[in-house]
Amino acid sequence: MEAAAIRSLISHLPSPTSPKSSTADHNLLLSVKLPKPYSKRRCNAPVRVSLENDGDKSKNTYGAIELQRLVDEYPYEFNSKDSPSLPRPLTSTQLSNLASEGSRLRVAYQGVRGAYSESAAEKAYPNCEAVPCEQFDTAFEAVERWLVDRAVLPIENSLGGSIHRNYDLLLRHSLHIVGEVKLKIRHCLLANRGVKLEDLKRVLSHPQALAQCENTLTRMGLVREAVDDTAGAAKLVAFHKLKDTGAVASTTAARIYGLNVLAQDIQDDSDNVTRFLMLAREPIIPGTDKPFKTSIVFSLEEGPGVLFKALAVFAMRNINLTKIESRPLQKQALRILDDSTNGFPKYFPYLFYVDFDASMADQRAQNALGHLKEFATFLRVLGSYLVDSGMA
Ligand SMILES: O=C(O)C(=O)C[C@]1(C(=O)O)C=C[C@@H](O)C=C1
Repeated sequence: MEAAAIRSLISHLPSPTSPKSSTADHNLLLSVKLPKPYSKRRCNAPVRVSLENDGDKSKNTYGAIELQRLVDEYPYEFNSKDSPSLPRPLTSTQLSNLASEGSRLRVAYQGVRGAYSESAAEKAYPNCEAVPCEQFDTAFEAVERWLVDRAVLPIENSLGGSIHRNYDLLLRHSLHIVGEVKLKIRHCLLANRGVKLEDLKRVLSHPQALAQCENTLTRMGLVREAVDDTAGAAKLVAFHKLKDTGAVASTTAARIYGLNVLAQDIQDDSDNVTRFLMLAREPIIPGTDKPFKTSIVFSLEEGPGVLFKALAVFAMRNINLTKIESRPLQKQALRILDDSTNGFPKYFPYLFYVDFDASMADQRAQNALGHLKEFATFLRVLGSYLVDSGMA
């Protein structure tokens, strides 16, 4: 299927972002390992970068690095292989070649070194340069501003369910889903050397990780406290040499931060899998030769049986749905949906995120979406990508 044909189905396809066209420009904080020329000339990698130069040169030896200036000075390095003026969609073949040829793609993930998301990024793009970001939003922005090439972010877990924040961010940003990667999550209870299980009163971790170990932690009588990511929890426990506090994280985090593993496989079910999305500025051109999946988001007018009718467009074409998620439409998103918001009810309008087992190159998928578009108040294709049927 031609790219033009795919685009015609994507009614709200945002225009490609170029490095010079960035708009919002505050507080993008991320840790970036700068490419070689910068690390040699300017500072030791990894560094912490603030786009907002508050003028306080004393903050580090080099002052706050203005990333935008670097982008302007060295567009080639920041733009990777894609031409900024002529962005071309990546094909699925190109994507797998990039990985197998070992190109050093820069891939943003949320968390610090040792987070599960870092492992997911490395699984998705072997030999990539994994770039830690403080928040999910930062990872989205880093791709949009051409600071990195891709982002790999968690979207759902087999025990804890959906990661709602990332569903909301998918709509607010204009990135495309170009792949998925599933990772088996095996949590450990970590503590400083010499600390025993009976010494612990509380445990720190990412809220998803705490939820995945709910029963075990209750049995252990530990008070739970949420932090940004699992590895961040391990780092905190190690850095402050806490004696009464442990962390739920991976064995990798234990190794990096020098913690002991007090208990292994503490998740409530051994089948604990997190699905991550691979995000890029450009969509891939889907094929039909391999199993593809498509993710869409849409909204409907209120009325009896409207959702039933929407789901029927897939059922009548024998298309299998693999996921459905409904999220309340937030006011901020209304701006993104602009002129298509007339049909929205005043309170509790919902967005429906649906994944289905078909490529956008498949005639059945095109017909189903054509049909859905006839009565949906808003419809966007988030991406068509290869199904990850393997497990790490
Ligand atoms: O905190 C981490 O290590 C993460 O990578 C985040 C995260 C998540 O957001 O779900 C990823 C996988 C696990 O499900 C637990 C936490």
